[in-house]
Amino acid sequence: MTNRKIQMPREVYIDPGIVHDTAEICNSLHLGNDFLIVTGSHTYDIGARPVIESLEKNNLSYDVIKVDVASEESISEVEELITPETTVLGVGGGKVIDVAKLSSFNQGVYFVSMPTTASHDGIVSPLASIKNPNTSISATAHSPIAVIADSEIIAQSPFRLLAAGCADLIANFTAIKDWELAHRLKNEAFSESAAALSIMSAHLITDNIANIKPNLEPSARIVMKSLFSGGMAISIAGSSRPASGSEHLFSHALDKILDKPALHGEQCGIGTIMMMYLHGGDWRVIKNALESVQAPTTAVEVGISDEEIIDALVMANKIRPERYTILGDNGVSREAAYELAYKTEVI
Ligand SMILES: NC(=O)C1=CN([C@@H]2O[C@H](COP(=O)(O)OP(=O)(O)OC[C@H]3O[C@@H](n4cnc5c(N)ncnc54)[C@H](OP(=O)(O)O)[C@@H]3O)[C@@H](O)[C@H]2O)C=CC1
Ligand SMILES: O=C(CO)COP(=O)(O)O
Ligand SMILES: [Zn+2]
Repeated sequence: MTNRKIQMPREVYIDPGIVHDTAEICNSLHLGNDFLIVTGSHTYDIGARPVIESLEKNNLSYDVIKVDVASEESISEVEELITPETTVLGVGGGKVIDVAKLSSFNQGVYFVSMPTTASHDGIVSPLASIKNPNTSISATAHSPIAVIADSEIIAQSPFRLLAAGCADLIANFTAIKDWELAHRLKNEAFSESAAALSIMSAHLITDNIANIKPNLEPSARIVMKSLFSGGMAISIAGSSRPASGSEHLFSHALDKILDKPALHGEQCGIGTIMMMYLHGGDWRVIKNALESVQAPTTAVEVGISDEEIIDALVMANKIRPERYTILGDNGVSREAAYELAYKTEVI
């Protein structure tokens, strides 16, 4: 654990149409009159427009910036628009929320998380993952002062994104196994409550799989609530340990290898199948759960070659050497990586 302070959002809304109440919510939190909307090119119309309407109706002033990538350059561009009076509204997917979170943290101003989809568990957490040449793993920033999740917008988002969010939560099963292992072998600090919350969040998905369907508001609500509790587990731990183990190391390795990676949650889900096999657990249960939410379970489904899968498996233990996992200090050999991916039907 890197941080003993537990950060939580002050208010969390997961409701259909709640985006239209953005100004009222911000006023009730005394967030002032000056807003910066950070959004993306697809999410501008879907998410930012209703936010703008709400701010205009209430005579609140705003600026808008669109970001295409979660990079240090994007962070700098956003920071240039922030004054001490600004509240940053991050309206979009994971990269937009990360850029809004980190730029507001760097400038010491409030941040409101407004997801337009439910694709990963950074929506509520204090961590941000920004791509730079050396690392793409998360760093501590700050929790949103509020989360305003419009479950109707999320329900209408491409189902592939929701399935990726489910897969990012299913990854908690191996992340916790890795954390327990590091606790036993390396005496790493372990939080029972964070681990329990993380596993419960993954179970909220696997226990409700039959109810997670495209274009349904109650389905979006289940995924969003699970991401919320998964994010709380991260807040309690003060690090991504409860949600990121060997399966995430595999995904981070793919991010480095591939010009066009698949979605974060998709890569983590495929990694979870293989890491569960290494842990000696029932990898077929993971595979079946992913298939049930229509998340990919094979390399071919996400356009990744067999070689790239093996390269990522071999590279994974070097991504974050301080985070001990089932990959051990030395990782897997090329031959073992091939066997692992083959036996688990990933390649
Ligand atoms: N902070 C943390 O702890 C974590 C951070 N992450 C990070 O989050 C990112 C992954 O997030 P993810 O959401 O998967 O990817 P992106 O943010 O890249 O979003 C994927 C695509 O979905 C689009 N989109 C979002 N909402 C909608 C919608 N309602 N309708 C149509 N399209 C939509 C986005 O549009 P647009 O082009 O407008 O952005 C984008 O093109 C990575 O950068 C990853 O590192 C992942 C896990 C945890
Ligand atoms: O994706 C995450 C949790 O789901 C964050 O994990 P990392 O710390 O590995 O970036
Ligand atoms: Zn993740």
